[in-house]
Amino acid sequence: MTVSSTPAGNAVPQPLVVRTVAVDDPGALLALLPQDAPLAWVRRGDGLVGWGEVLRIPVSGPDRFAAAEDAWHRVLAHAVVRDEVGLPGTGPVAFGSFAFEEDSPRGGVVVVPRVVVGRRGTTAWLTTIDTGATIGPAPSLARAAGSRRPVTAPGAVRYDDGAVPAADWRDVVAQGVAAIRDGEVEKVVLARDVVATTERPLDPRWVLGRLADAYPSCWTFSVDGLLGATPELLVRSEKGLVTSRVLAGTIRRTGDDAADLARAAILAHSSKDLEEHEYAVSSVADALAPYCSSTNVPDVPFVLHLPNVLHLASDVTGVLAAGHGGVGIGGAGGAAGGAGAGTGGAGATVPGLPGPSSLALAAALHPTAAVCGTPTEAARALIARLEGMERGRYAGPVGWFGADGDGEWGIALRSAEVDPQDPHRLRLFAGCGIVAASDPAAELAESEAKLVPMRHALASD
Ligand SMILES: C=C(O[C@@H]1C=C(C(=O)O)C=C[C@H]1O)C(=O)O
Repeated sequence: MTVSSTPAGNAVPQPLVVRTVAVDDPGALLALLPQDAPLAWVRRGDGLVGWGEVLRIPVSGPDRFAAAEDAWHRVLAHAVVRDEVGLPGTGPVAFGSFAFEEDSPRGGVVVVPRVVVGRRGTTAWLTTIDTGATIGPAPSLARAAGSRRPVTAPGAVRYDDGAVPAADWRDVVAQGVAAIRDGEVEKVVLARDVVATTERPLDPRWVLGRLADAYPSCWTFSVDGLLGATPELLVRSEKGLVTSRVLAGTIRRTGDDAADLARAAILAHSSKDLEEHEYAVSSVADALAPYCSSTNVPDVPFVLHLPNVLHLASDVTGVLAAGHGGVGIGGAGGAAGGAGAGTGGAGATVPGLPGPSSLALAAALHPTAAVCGTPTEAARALIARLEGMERGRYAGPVGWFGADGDGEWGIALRSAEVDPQDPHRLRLFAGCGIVAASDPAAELAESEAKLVPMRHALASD
């Protein structure tokens, strides 16, 4: 298998040849994946899975989103595409994952898979992506998938403290509360990690299958060793319509449905949680506004019920301002023109090209107050000072985009990063929004509740 790696900014070695055909129902998408480097973005059975790397684009630094986008544009400018289905997620597709922090050593990556299988309602498709060849006969799913080794359980799992032991993390939260009371920030999101060591080398498919089964309303993802099921959609951009699911304000579930309903009512009226939520919604609405001709921000949040927690949730929508017509930036035969042009990162649009891509919107939105705080820069500085942990790709954008720039990017929550050097070792992450009224012990309990999905996914029972 040829794996091309191109640092952003360099010329792309060979043109991609992309072919999408409709296929019969392929069954569960996640069941098609190989153990090695699976790519996934799946919710309620719909979405995309991919495998094989035809191209890997590593990026880093403050311009990591723009660099990824530019490189993707350059790839598309030379791509030869035959797409017989024409839906979001057909034709050329790239998966991506980006670090939370600008200066993180984990930077970011865009991976173009060799094979993508997608489903949207009753339509399913297969895309094959290759280099240097001409368009051949229609690909078949049986040939593209080949044979698969059975999924293996991780066996016994040991959990150890991460960068900051749980007991000390209460002090971190207390310092966050003190900083808020001192007027340094209004809200800050503080996170912690836990290290899991598995008896057998991790088979990511085990984790993905269990996450998707237990958390069907979340987006189950896998990109470059980052696995999870996030309930929070940073942005979906499709044919000019932009959607973001904002979460902030959380209460743990008890396991008793009647008690949980009462707790949902408490959450919906909790001034502490409503305040936390308001910061997150405003940060998303404010970041989307410059790109949209209209936005819709619900007056009151709804309560999202997950098996482990209840969240205050708001679906913010917007219509992209003129210029976005769903026109391909790559398209068949390399219609893009202007290699290296593009949205140039957050905010900038290029006349004559469609409006901002989903990744440019993700870049503009990141980091929202749901994972950073308010005001953003002060909260960022406070996180760097107090948290004592490298977030890596946790709480960064993870998702996919296509040739027209449309795509979906979640916030990488309820997630774990597999150690690239050791497939027995993972870092699990969880964080909590802290406001003036936060109680450190309650926040620690909340962070434990947010670790439940990954702990569940790693269990072998
Ligand atoms: C930071 C996390 O979750 C975020 C924080 C929330 C909160 O503090 O109420 C709720 C949902 C997410 O926006 C996490 O899961 O790690």
